[in-house]
Amino acid sequence: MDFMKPETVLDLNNIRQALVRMEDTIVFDLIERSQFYSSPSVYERNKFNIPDFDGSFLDWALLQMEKAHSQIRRYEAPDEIPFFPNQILKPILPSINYPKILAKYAADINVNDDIKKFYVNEIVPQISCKDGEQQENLGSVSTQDIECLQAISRRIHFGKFVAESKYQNDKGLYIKLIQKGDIAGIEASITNSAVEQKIIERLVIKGQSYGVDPSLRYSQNPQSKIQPEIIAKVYKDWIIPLTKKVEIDYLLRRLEDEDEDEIAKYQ
Ligand SMILES: O=C(O)C(=O)C[C@]1(C(=O)O)C=C[C@@H](O)C=C1
Repeated sequence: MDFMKPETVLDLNNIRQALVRMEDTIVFDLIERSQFYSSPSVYERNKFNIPDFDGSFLDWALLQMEKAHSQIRRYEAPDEIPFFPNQILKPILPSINYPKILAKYAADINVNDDIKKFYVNEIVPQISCKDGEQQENLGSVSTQDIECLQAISRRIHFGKFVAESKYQNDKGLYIKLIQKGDIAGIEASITNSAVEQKIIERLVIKGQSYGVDPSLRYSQNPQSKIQPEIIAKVYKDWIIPLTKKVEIDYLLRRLEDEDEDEIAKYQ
């Protein structure tokens, strides 16, 4: 995907291919996290004494990472959304002049708080190898959590490109639905159950394949590192629904960045 070429970014086939590729990153990241204990102290607010900071150890580690990554220009890219948008820093590298692909308010569509909540409350307890603390691994847990959160966030916020592509392909339909504020209608129009079903099936296969040693025959393999059904469930219950929420939130505001003449064409 080349963000300097808007026409490639808004091709729905290319977007779906990018989403399929992101599955690999997410599956591997979850497998990496699954080797550690649940480690609740990483998520407990003010568990550690961090000067001038109110939050969990993970919040603090993520903020430090985002401050560093913002300086290397991470959040200028249209597919990267920070968890702490008000605290990131200016890039040290010179700015990139990306062509306009998304609507001007796109950066305001940010569901990272929801992502962090479901990750900590739902995903971590299900994928950790054991409940409890492992004092020597708290740092490793938090760095792996950051990898997981960033990969999941990028995937979910890719919904903006999906939404823009769908809008461009059927402006007449979307302008009508948006003007009526018809959220159910927008949701129905962006939903493709066959694509969703395929994703879930593929994730079970990826979980089965990536979680084992490929050099051993199936019967010789110890138990898979992570239950493939858990990965599929994470997608079904959280990742896909939140991607749709991003699509809907983005579309509901889409006429803020549309020409009046263009809107008039479809009345
Ligand atoms: O591929 C699409 O059309 C999307 O809108 C993305 C996505 C997804 O999250 O993967 C979300 C909603 C659709 O029902 C199918 C898939």
